[in-house]
Amino acid sequence: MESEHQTMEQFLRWAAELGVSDSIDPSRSHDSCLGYSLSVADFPLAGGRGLGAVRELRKGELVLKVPRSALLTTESMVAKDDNLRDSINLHRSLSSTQILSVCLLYEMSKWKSSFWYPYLVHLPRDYDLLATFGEFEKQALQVEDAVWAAEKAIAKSKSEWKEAVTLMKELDLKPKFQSLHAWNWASSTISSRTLHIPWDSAGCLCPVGDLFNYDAPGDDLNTSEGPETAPQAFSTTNQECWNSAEEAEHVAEAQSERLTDGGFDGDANAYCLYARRNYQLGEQVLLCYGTYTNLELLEYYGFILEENSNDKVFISLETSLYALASSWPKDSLYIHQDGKPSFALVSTLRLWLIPQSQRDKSVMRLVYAGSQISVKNEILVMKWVSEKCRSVLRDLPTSLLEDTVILQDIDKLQDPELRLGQKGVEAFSSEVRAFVDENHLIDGGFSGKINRRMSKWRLSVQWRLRYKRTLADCISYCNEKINHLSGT
Ligand SMILES: C[S@@+](CC[C@H](N)C(=O)[O-])C[C@H]1O[C@@H](n2cnc3c(N)ncnc32)[C@H](O)[C@@H]1O
Repeated sequence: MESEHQTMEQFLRWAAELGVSDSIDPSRSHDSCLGYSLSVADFPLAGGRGLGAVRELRKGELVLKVPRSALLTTESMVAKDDNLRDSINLHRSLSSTQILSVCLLYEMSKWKSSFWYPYLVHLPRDYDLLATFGEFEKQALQVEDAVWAAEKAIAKSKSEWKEAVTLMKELDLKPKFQSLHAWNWASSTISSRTLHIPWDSAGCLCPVGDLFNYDAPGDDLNTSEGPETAPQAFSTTNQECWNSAEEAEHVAEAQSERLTDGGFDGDANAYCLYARRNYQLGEQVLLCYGTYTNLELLEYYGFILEENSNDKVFISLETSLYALASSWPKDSLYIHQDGKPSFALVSTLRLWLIPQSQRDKSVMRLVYAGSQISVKNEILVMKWVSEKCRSVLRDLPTSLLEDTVILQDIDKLQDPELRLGQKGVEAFSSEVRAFVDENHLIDGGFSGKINRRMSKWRLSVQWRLRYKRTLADCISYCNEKINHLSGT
């Protein structure tokens, strides 16, 4: 059997033959498409397999070019297969993402005889996106909004699969490629790996280009000197979370200014990816897929970031408060990951906590300018937020501390060196014992399936722990503010 290393070399050679290159010098070796700017490496703490810099890279420098002919799109797959094209033409009511999923499964079913085989062989076998969560992992998210997001993602995948089954049958795919499990794999591949292209909203799979791991957009990008026209690369957008068209437009504008990593270049007829900052030799070169909260990262990509400046914690607010907040969209009322309540949340609360009779013109002016109305009002705001966070934390089934211990227990469970008896199962918390029981871990071994469930469960606990930390940090922030204000 060929090793991962051998097939990776073959893949990079195949990509070079198709014109993929990390160099602008066309005379470079055709043995590999990498080696001049980038190489494939493992980054266990930031995404696993990724691309590292093999020399110093300057911000804005072209680091990878993938010609259109190397991209896996519905168009390029049907162009190589009349049967696929004819069948798809009969099912144009399916969305472009459903069609791309079917094409991908069709190529997978061809396996070694697929033109894309050298690429397909390196696609992950499993994903941790919300749509792939089972009941246990879903409930482990604890927070109502997150559980609901998981339910929605699971239901969406299932209904899209049902709609596409007839086409898969007509294509005579083997039963294992027609299954919901295979569908979840294909749609997770598309959600987490496609890049945006102008001619197909499903995006494209970009050999080698999809090996870049994610970096959240940071402040450094506001002063970007990168190429002017390069748009956001990865195609899943979080636009649906912006509830007004105006705001979505504003966000899109801000993003296109900030995200300069790459895009499809019509003149070059290729996907061009650029360094978003300077990189030292050996550093991982990262790409920004967009601005995502941790819940969105989990939904679309199957991971979370411990430090994510785009993360937001939403807390349920009184209806009368939402009504008052008409000047600010509902989704602007949140707590930043560092614990600071958002500008809109503080402004709305300032107004809400002042008696209606006192809401005159001068007060309104202060509120819209984002200024404090009075020390008394500001203290009330901070007390209200702090108490709200406390009550949310109180109502969740486990505390921050308990979650920290659960994570340690999951690490113990996952440690292949420790046998289950040595792991002290009796001392585990009820949630860990429930997992052990449900998966019959006492009697049986650890199958791949159980390990995959465990990694999803771990992500749920990590997500809710990060959520609780934000609430706890918000309480500290409010208390500090109250102390400061009380001293003035
Ligand atoms: C486009 S792929 C990147 C390459 C991928 N690591 C691979 O081995 O094929 C995106 C996936 O990589 C992983 N990933 C990317 N950035 C990450 C990060 N900063 N932390 C953890 N996982 C990350 C997630 O599984 C995500 O769905």
